[in-house]
Amino acid sequence: MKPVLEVTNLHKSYAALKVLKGLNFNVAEKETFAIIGPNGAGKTTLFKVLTGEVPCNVGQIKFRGTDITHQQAFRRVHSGFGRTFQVARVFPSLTVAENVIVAVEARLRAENVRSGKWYHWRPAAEVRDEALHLVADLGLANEAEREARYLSHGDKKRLEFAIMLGGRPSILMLDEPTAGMSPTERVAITDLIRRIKSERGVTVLMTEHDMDVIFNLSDRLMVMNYGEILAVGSPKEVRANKTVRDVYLGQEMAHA
Ligand SMILES: Nc1ncnc2c1ncn2[C@@H]1O[C@H](COP(=O)(O)OP(=O)(O)OP(=O)(O)O)[C@@H](O)[C@H]1O
Repeated sequence: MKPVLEVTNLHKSYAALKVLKGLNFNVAEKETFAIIGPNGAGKTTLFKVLTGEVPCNVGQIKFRGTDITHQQAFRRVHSGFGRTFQVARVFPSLTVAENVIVAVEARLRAENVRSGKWYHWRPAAEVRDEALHLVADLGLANEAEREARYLSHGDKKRLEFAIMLGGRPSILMLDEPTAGMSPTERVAITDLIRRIKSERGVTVLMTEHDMDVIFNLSDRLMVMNYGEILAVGSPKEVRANKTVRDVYLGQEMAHA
């Protein structure tokens, strides 16, 4: 089966600082692929290059066989990318339901299913139904009419997931989905990602610092250090990799 993502010779510099130094890797259909590494390794930069938020200097990114290296971020969303951020991005003064309605509307608009309805604030019933269904599915039914600014950290993350799913993505790009969460919230978000993946058959690409979350969810891991790839493999393979243990994971992996 063809890979979902094919990354070839990817370089990215900020002025004189070389942050990504010629990365080559593939992500397979329906796998959960985690990018790990110490602070400053270049994980977030790689994420931004893959999602189109910042351009690379050299290299190629293919998504389902199509070269998207120079494609703008919103076009990648329309072709199947879903994205969450380290700090959840939601519209704080809209309600939970409205946040998701906006996402569903945006998708439908992009699909040209509806035309010229965008400026009608009262959304069509089917849009609202789909949004409310997502809100309930993400465990936020009781919060549907609350302004997003009042949600807890964990619920904001759930809302961000609902917004993302409103775009019906085929690949989820999750940048540290459990950042800043309590252990209980981490377990809940880990379960949520697993459920979304199994119910929707999506591919997941994520960065994460929490080793429990990583070893729980990942099919394969890619370990980065100073903008290079140290190792790629199953959690078992990576755990057994001596270089990785020496350079990065030693203590953390022994307990994971
Ligand atoms: N916009 C920018 N301008 C200049 N340097 C940057 C910029 N963004 C990141 N860097 C630098 O690039 C390097 C890699 O940063 P990046 O955020 O990609 O690492 P990371 O692996 O995601 O780290 P963390 O785990 O701390 O999030 C760091 O040295 C950082 O200071």
